Amino acid sequence: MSRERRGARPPTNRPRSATGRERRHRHRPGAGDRDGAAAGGTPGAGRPLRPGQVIELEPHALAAGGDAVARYGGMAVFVPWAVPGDRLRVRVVDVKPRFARAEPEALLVPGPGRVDPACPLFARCGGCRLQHLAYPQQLAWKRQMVVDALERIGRIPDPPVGETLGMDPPWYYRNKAAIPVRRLPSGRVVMGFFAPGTHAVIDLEATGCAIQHPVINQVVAALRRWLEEDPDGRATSTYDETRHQGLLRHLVVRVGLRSGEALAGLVVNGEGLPGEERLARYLRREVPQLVGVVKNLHRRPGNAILGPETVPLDGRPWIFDELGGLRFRISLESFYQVNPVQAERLYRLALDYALGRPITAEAPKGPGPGSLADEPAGRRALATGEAASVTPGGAMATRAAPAAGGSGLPTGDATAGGGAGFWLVDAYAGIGTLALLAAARLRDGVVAQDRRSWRVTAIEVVPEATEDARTNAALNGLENVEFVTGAVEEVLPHLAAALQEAAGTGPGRGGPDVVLLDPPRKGCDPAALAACLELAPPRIVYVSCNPVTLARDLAVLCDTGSPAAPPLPALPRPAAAAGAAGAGGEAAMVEGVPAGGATAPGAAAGGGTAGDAQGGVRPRRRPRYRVVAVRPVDMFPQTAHVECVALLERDDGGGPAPGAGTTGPAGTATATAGAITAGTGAGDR
Ligand SMILES: C[S@@+](CC[C@H](N)C(=O)[O-])C[C@H]1O[C@@H](n2cnc3c(N)ncnc32)[C@H](O)[C@@H]1O
Repeated sequence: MSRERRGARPPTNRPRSATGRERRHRHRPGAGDRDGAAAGGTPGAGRPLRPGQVIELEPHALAAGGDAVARYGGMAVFVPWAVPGDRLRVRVVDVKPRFARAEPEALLVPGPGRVDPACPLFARCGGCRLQHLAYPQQLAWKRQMVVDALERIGRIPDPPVGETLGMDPPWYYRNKAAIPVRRLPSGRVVMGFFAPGTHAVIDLEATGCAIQHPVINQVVAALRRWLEEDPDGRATSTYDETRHQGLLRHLVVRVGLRSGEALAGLVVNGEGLPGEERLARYLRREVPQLVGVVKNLHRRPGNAILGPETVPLDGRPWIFDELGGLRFRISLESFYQVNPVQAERLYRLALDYALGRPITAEAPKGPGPGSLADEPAGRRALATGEAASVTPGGAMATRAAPAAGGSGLPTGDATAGGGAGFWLVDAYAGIGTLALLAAARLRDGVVAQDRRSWRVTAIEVVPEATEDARTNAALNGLENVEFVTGAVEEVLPHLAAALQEAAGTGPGRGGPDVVLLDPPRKGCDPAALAACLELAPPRIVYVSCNPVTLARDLAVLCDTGSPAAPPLPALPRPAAAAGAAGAGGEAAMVEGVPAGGATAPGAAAGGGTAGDAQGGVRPRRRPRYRVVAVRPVDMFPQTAHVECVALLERDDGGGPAPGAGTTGPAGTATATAGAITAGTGAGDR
């Protein structure tokens, strides 16, 4: 790079040769309106910054979000589009009591990790934040971001964080895009991503996007042609979010990496678009990978991309894709990891943590005695969608013969399964990817021979996703998986309460062996964490796309005393859980979610001490977990985001829950764990 760029543009790689004034300035820091970092000492020491001031900085690190950070006069100054080791001239744009923001004006000396961004739209488009940083440095920084969050927010000293698992090549990976569509007064159509910090759409132009699948770029180009050239297209208004007017809001495209199938969704602020069926056929002709085009009706203002109703226009309203050897049906509304190459590795890692490595030579094939396969009533119930609860042994109780508590939830009655069955709970399950991959491993004999049967319970709040998940279970011939539609913070506390009740009457507590948590960016609700502690599985595997909320939630589970950890609500009383289900009617039971779950006494209590006063039951002493391994996975190369998998084990090694007074699933998963140490794992990491 040779040009100096100004404002929000990233400084170019090649240093601009210093002018006479700059050279003088380097030897006279603080001269005039400028101050320098080059003359040694603390630049700007003792003098406050002010907006408009031009200074020289040398960032030493990247902050969360991808801005570089430098010190100036004891203050942190954040600079976008810079990398550590750069020397830059910047203009201060905002000064707060403890930090300031500055825009780069000129790159004087490039830092060691600086590279030319691949995309000409970089820094104008807000999609990528790190294209100017070499990929190995991106990976190192992402690991550091996780370490920092766990130490500072989670108060976990010296966290066992492995190297970031990178992607090769780290481009064209996104299998989904939601692209705003806007028409300029000239009639030209602009489709792209929002500029950083604004809702101004930066047109993808002819270049397309360097991180999204090429088929998405083709659909964008085809829709643009229609909107600019076809009479119905030209008559189609586009959405103006300030006035909440105009029809076409977004184009959403989803692509199956392995299958090659694509689905396009036209998000409409109204009932439909002019010539919409012709448009759908046109798009499919232009982009043969499209197996379907749908419209999504979204008439409300706001930032949510999708509205509540999706209507097929042409072809089918879902794609199929393959992941980890299984086949998945994916609708427009359902969550599916945006980087399937890395998702496969993420899931393998999560399941290595959860289940240990395959030991197929020793394990029985398929579910053992007492399992679902031996239980025609159970199988029937699953096949018909009839309410059923499955014991940890794999046996099922149908609605006609409800399990203890009658909640329609899994009971935890370990005696009914005819042996110690292995039970994995997948919370925040989406279309069932992790649950089904776990089920396939369990079916193929991952669990040691002393665990004669297995079961998986998947919990997900979006009904369309659960519907996809059920279809996916059938597609892959995986039967012992039950799907519960509901919020984890409602379902898990009731499951814990039902187990408490069962523990009071039966000889075994029979809780899950592993709980998988894979929440959205905001992390887990405190009620979900409280329920996890009550369920006290020997292992918790936490998959997270946000190190900040991961650290906060691990602080709760590991009881680190972090001020970031929220107080935990009390759990519902067992009888209340059962009562809520009983009063809730059949429909709720079919889904396995007690009606009014969250409003059951105690479930929504706010404070850590509120439990008993509100009628909830608090465990006498909650188990504590320790973080055994954390592995960052680069699901989002070129951006400032990182995914993580964390393995937590109970401090007491997985025996009965402390204070529960019952017999726990002793020794469970640890029998098969193999060596799992920080920073290492199975497979290709
Ligand atoms: C990060 S995704 C993970 C999905 C799945 N594990 C996967 O990898 O494909 C989080 C999922 O949690 C669901 N979700 C969000 N909030 C939830 C809640 N409170 N209870 C249950 N599911 C929730 C979302 O719909 C989404 O499917």
